Amino acid sequence: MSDLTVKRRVMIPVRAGDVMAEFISFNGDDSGKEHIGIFFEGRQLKNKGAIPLVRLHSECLTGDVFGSGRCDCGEQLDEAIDRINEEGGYILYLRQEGRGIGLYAKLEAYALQDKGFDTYQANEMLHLPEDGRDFGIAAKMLASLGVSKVRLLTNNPDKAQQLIEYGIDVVELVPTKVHVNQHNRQYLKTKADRKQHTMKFDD
Ligand SMILES: Nc1nc2c(ncn2[C@@H]2O[C@H](COP(=O)(O)OP(=O)(O)OP(=O)(O)O)[C@@H](O)[C@H]2O)c(=O)[nH]1
Ligand SMILES: [Zn+2]
Repeated sequence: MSDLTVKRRVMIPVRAGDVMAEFISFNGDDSGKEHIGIFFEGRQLKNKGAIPLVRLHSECLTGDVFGSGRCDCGEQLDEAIDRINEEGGYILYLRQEGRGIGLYAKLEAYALQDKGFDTYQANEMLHLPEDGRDFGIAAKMLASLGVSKVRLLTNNPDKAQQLIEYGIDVVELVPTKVHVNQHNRQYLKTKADRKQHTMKFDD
């Protein structure tokens, strides 16, 4: 995959006009996925040399759009908008639905989870990777935006490790909150147990 360049920057008032966000498209990604960068100016980034707060957000139609309780994606996206709008930085909205397996396959995985398999086992039973995400595209998006140092908003160590391997300086890991409910508790615990996500639960 060759390097990316910024194609277009467009201001969009989001949250019913309360938040100004700059949506950024790119040239040069031959996957056709249409990943999007979203820049929030933030009050603090206006101060000299602040390092942007960055969230790599993998698309989740059920969570982001419909507020699904099976995961925490919608709440994490809201949290990211709140914090990055305050501090300044970027959400990279990556079209990696279902950790890269796609929406239909995620629904198949949910059906298996309803029979008792965990989120990673379900993917394996579908002969799909437990987590097929490559964050190289995020590093390229950052490079095209002139961002070489980030404060990364995540509990997922793999995101930071991959960004570092792709040449981005991750100067700080900023944890996201744990948005737990009765439906997603097992999903979140599985991430902590199987993938070393840094999360603290009440119990
Ligand atoms: N295959 C599969 N994907 C899921 C499931 N639940 C959520 N997802 C997907 O997981 C992705 C969400 O991951 P992220 O929000 O990037 O979070 P993360 O990798 O857990 O790491 P954080 O940065 O700590 O939030 C989205 O693409 C969801 O569609 C599931 O049960 N199976
Ligand atoms: Zn989700």
